[in-house]
Amino acid sequence: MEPRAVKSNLVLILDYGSQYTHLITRRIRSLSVFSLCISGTSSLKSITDLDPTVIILSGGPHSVHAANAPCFPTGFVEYVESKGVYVLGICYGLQLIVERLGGEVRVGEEQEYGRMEIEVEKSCGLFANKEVGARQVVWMSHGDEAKKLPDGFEVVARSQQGSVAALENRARRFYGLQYHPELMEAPGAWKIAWAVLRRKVIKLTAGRGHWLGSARALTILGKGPWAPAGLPPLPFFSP
Ligand SMILES: NC(=O)CC[C@H](N)C(=O)O
Repeated sequence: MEPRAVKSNLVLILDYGSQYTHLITRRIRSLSVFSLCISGTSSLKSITDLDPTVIILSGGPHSVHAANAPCFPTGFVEYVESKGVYVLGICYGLQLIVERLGGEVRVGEEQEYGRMEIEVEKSCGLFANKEVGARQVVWMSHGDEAKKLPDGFEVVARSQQGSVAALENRARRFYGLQYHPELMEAPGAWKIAWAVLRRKVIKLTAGRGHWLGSARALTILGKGPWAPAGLPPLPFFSP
């Protein structure tokens, strides 16, 4: 047990309603990294109090243009940038990043549901270990898509239909995947998608970040609204 390794490596998942959100939490824990899922509309204080290293914005059924589209709180972007927190948006999460940082999301001409091939356009950042032109089958589930990226962002992969499949702004530590890496049906999708967590973000060496039973994990799980009084904390997922 290395409580210090856990302390600086919380992956916080902001939930926007995807049926796969808790699977993201579980996948991260299976990497021996402490992850916690809270509502995507949580206050800034609830987020900053947890002091995450990485924040994952989940997928969700809404369109970012809908009247009540859920979003991260005011001050979120300033907070993550001032603290150097890495942000990874998945599907709706990617669309939130694009829309709220000055890009444009629109209803896609070709909606993408199910298996889809993507092609790497930039061999860096998310896909640092992949050749340009490398292809990968992934799982998509979206109707909207990123049409114009915010300044400083670049497309790093596209789907076979030409839509943005992955984007990043390495300087600002924002990353986005239009597909669902937490669904492992597509061979290899998981591995390449989490490269950012494994190699660049968490930087845990094998076994040293194991969070099970750590003081920080137990304190957080025991005190939050996710652990109702009288009930044991969230079940621990074993790898
Ligand atoms: N899976 C998702 O997160 C979907 C995002 C959005 N609702 C869309 O259809 O594009």
